[in-house]
Amino acid sequence: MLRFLNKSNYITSSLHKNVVVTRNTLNYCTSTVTNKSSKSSCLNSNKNDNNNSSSAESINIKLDETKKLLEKLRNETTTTTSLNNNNNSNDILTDTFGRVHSYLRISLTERCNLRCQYCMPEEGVPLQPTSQLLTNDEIIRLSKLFVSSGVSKIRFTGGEPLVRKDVEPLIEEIGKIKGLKTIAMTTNGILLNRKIERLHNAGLNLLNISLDTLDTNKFTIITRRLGWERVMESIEKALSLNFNPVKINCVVMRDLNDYEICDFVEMTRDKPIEIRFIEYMPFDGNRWNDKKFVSYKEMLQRIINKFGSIEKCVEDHPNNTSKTYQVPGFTGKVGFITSMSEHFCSSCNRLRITADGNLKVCLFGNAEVSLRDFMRVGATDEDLLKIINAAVLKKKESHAGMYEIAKSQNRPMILIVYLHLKLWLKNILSFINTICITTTSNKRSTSTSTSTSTLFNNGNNMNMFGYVLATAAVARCYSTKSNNNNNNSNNGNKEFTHIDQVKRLPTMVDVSDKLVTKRSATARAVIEFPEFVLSQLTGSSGVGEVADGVAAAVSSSRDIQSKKGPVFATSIVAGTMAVKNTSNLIPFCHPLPIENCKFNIEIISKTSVQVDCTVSVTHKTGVEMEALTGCSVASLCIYDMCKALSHAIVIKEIKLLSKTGGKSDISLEIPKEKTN
Ligand SMILES: Nc1nc2c(ncn2[C@@H]2O[C@H](COP(=O)(O)OP(=O)(O)OP(=O)(O)O)[C@@H](O)[C@H]2O)c(=O)[nH]1
Ligand SMILES: C[S@@+](CC[C@H](N)C(=O)[O-])C[C@H]1O[C@@H](n2cnc3c(N)ncnc32)[C@H](O)[C@@H]1O
Ligand code: SF4
Ligand code: SF4
Repeated sequence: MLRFLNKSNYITSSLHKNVVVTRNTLNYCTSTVTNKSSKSSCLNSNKNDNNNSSSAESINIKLDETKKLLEKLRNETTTTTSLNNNNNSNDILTDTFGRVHSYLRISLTERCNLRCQYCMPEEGVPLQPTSQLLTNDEIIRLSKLFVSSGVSKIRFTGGEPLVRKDVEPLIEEIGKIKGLKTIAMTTNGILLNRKIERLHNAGLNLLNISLDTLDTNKFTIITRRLGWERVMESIEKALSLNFNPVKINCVVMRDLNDYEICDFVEMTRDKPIEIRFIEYMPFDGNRWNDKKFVSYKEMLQRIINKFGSIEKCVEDHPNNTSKTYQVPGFTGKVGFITSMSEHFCSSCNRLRITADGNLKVCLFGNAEVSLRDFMRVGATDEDLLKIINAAVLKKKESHAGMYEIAKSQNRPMILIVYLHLKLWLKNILSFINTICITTTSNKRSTSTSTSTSTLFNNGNNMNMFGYVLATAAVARCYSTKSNNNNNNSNNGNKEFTHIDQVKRLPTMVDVSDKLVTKRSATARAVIEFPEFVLSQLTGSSGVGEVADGVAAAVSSSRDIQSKKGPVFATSIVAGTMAVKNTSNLIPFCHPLPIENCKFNIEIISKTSVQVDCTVSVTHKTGVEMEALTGCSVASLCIYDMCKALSHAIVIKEIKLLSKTGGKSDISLEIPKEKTN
């Protein structure tokens, strides 16, 4: 789902050569979307207007206005377009520059199951209610209409077209349209493997699969989701079904995947794959900047450097977005989509329909007309053709000035630690209860491991938090000495200090007779990262810089930044909140007036971060649970801040390092020196 910057001033103004444009009804219907509050009923609907009660009302008003426009349109005897003089139905899709539009792209949905950095913000985009999207019947009707006007190729795209539930029956109907030669789809490949056979049988005969990296971990960074293996399986499946070529779209971004260009080209050695390198384009929110941009000329040079030579294919169709090449002797091809450095507007043959039914005559233009609204107020095919023709006649000659497009905005997410803690607390209390009761049988290891594996299998953050704190809660059940039991819990004693020995029910340890002393405890967690994640977070970009970047971070102990903000600083806030909340989280912890709480978070190697938490209090009971809880939550927060880059981040260990001020002091481990 491309959300390119809508800047009206970057489209070159062009004189319409054959048509005198006056402001009549048709012209009004297809006018440029410059003001969302415009009264025009056929203009693009406000995408954010999707879930309030007034939206139904505003949709009705829009439809009423569309109805009036339609009546007005029908009453007008002459229009400014040449449609009435056209005997040839193909002319309906011919613009004022003589470009014949035979290629229609239809977006099937605004939804997507990936969040590619260059395309979508991490949180997704505001979605319209399904009722505002085109139904299958409407898509089929429009497809037939466009095919009868000269369209011979329809490409389905999105969002991710395959997340649309009724995509297979739709393609089956589209496959029956006479005169439609090519049914194409652009997909991210995640769901393709299981749908491809039915789609193929329905007549889908051209497939473009997007894949920006051959590295599974990098895939997670770029798309912010898992799934690289599934895409690869889909590519194999498409090849086995003899899609020829299978086109692979790869958006090239400097320092992210540009060093993989030659690996992609290598895939074309024996397979009928056409790898198409796309110049990275700006859109609102994708952090485009010209430093990330790699021109097709540079890509070409890199390929020549590696493979010796590459030849231009002669059969390039003028309407192609792609300039096609081939390494001599290789089966597949290499294409370059040069939207940025060399636009291909002079031979443009494409129109597009958005998922909510707006006709867009140019990818970069902001003029849209809602065919959906006209259909929904009873427009006939003839009415629709008039409207489509008027829109086509308003198409500009080209887009231009891409380099002038403003840099994107980057709005980091606001982190509300307190809210998180409240949610976590609600979720965890019942689980902790279960764990503590389960462990009252003397089979501690069996029962806890069963429960924790269930949690991990669930695999969400909430449960991970549950796991960490539940583990801490189990530690609590075994750690503090019972009032009526002088055995040290480290010596294999099987009596549980938090279980009433007579009634066998959970109970708090009575500390009323204990002496107030100054106590402190230090706990530690170690978090293991995939190497590329830390290198990315420390700002070292190229592979060769990994060690340097991390070394710099180690030596300066500086914070690291993720998309959500400063990772360590945020985690310290989270950990401190957790320390203060320990007695609310761990059932038998006494509330304590914490006097000090310090965190030390450091990158200790290319792949690991160490979190130390020291807590002090002057009271009757110790603060080891507070220190452990602080470490746990700070670690979880680090995971949360970085998980967009990888889900392979592991909170490796959480343990007590030292404890002072009680009956006996414990020092389990002397903190290690930093290592590289
Ligand atoms: N300038 C411009 N670029 C486009 C347009 N349509 C697609 N592209 C670019 O082409 C890339 C690949 O698009 P695809 O969905 O694979 O479609 P395609 O290139 O038309 O595919 P083929 O039909 O195989 O030529 C997109 O990511 C855009 O960068 C368009 O109308 N205008
Ligand atoms: C928007 S996607 C929709 C179809 C499908 N979800 C997919 O990813 O293939 C269509 C194509 O646009 C490309 N694209 C998205 N954002 C882009 C950008 N900023 N610059 C260049 N191409 C982009 C994607 O790589 C993909 O090949
Ligand atoms: S797969 Fe990626 S490029 Fe395609 S719509 Fe989703 S986020 Fe955009
Ligand atoms: S930018 Fe507009 S005119 Fe140029 S090729 Fe794309 S759709 Fe056609």
